[in-house]
Amino acid sequence: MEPCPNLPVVTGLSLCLSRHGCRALSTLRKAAGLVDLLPDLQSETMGSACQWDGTLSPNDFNYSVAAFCERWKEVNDSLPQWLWVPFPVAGDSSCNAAGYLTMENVYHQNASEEVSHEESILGDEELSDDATVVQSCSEDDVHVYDYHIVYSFNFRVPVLYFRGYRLDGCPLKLDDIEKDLPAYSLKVLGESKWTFMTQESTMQALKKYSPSEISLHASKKDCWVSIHGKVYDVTTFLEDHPGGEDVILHASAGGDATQAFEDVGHSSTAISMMEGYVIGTVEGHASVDEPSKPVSGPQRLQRKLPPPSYNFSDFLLPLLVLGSAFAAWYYLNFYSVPKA
Ligand code: HEM
Repeated sequence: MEPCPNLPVVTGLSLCLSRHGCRALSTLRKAAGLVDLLPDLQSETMGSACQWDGTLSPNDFNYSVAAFCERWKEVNDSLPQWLWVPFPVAGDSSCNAAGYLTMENVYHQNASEEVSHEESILGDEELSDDATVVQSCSEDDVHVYDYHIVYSFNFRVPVLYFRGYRLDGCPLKLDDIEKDLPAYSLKVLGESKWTFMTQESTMQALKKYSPSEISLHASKKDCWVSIHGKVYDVTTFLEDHPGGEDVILHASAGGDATQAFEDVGHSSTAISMMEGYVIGTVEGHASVDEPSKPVSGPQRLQRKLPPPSYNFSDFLLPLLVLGSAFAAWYYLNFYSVPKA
């Protein structure tokens, strides 16, 4: 099927994303500078006489992709560009029929104007290294997005996958992502939960695991922990865990790891990182609550200190000072002879 001639292909792509949902985030629109443009194009398309059911054939997709990239360049060539990555096709290197679009490292700075390039963060200054980025604005304020548009053969629509994370690699929470969305997308988000499915919003759909099942995964090669009613598969994280793998293995073998996790007083970075390892919830757990407020700096260290234990040496110095003071007072009052 040839694409409908009246249909701006770029809009087709966008409509498919928002109508059929799957995993879509229209931050894309903002990043593309299409925020104002798309609603107009959509109504134009909706009003068209063309009977279009909103799906695309694989050929339409390829055709649309090329037009979409062209349009993107026209709208704002200072933004990062989409790249077409062909899937390797066995025996036919010339065939580019299948592939996906990718655009990575789209920067978004919180509480101020959006930036979409490393250079944008620094204005016209030259970017020297990552440290410069951190110095220029608070590390936590910079969100990075990677986007991939893939054709879904099941639903016959393009699907936008995205990944949002901080400069240190920690995944963003849905709340953080929502703050980055333009008003138009927020409205869509409020109207249809299926338009935007994220790892976090699909939590309810996650599998429930019984405590006995969780306890079967307590080895170095397969390690799950349950914390605050959520189940985390931390097998791949064990080696990288700053507190060492043994503590997690121990906590995993001991059943619910909530108390052990809380006792350490993990930072907000650690808590954000956890989201990347969620695989389900604990069956029968009353509610999935959030980890306690992260602690930082001296407070965190304080929690780690062992409970105070006192011995004689702890009192030696005060006793010596007290004894010397008493000796001086006694000498002055009873032994010292007044000068003539
Ligand atoms: C998904 C689960 C976990 C993640 C993502 C995680 C992550 C981290 C991170 C990033 C740190 C570095 C300090 C910080 O930023 O807070 C840390 C330290 C630590 N974690 Fe975990 N952790 C997890 C589970 C656990 C569990 C179950 C225990 C059990 C006792 C534990 C014990 C520790 C200890 C002892 C430290 C060292 C604290 C220090 O020396 O500063 N962690 N963890």
